[in-house]
Amino acid sequence: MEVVTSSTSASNLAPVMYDALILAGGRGTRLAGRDKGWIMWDGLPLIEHTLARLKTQTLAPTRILISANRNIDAYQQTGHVVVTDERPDFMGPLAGVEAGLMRCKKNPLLVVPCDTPLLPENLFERLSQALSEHPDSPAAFATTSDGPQPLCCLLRPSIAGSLGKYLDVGHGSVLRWLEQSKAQGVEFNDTRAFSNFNNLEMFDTPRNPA
Ligand SMILES: Nc1nc2c(ncn2[C@@H]2O[C@H](COP(=O)(O)OP(=O)(O)OP(=O)(O)O)[C@@H](O)[C@H]2O)c(=O)[nH]1
Repeated sequence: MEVVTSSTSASNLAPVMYDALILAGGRGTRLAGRDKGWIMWDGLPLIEHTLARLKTQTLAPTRILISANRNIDAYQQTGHVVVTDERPDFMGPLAGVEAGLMRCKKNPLLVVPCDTPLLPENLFERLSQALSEHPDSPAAFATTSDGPQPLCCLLRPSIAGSLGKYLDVGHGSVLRWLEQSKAQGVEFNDTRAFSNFNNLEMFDTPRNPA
């Protein structure tokens, strides 16, 4: 079942159609091979935190897709479309992005990982603004003082062809692909909003540290 959420939640912002893709298809090697989306933090599995951050964007997505390669039934129970990788053997996040882009040929696609449960609520708004200011650019991605956050990016559907070619020759670096595509970096000043829950210690951190 596809769930369509409101295309805007802020009355002073014009409605914008876009889709969102949550990447939850990794091996989770640093977490003993567990499916990261279902690890609990602050009372909810990570996938539910990420869904909530998307639904409370200043402009909410029209449709949310989940990229997963395990526990497909459980992800479908969230009420969102689940997309599996077309390429075998966990080729990396870009394989999930490729599969998502195949399902999103019309609207821009906001990509986020499932392990950043504190994402900023103006993520889409800021990335979208950058794309409006750079009509020739096919993508925009977040950066912070900690460095680039290439898995938090907004892609125009036209970028799909270049991604297929990039993966066909065995490349995997998300940042290199975005840079060679002339994507725009957009600076966010809240580094904690991009905290990456990819090791066990992170799951011990409180939502509101003292
Ligand atoms: N669809 C898909 N998503 C992936 C794949 N590999 C990683 N991801 C996702 O990309 C994001 C960043 O992944 P990483 O932390 O680099 O990899 P991981 O598999 O989650 O964890 P590690 O194995 O510990 O590196 C996460 O949201 C992953 O779920 C893949 O092969 N396919």
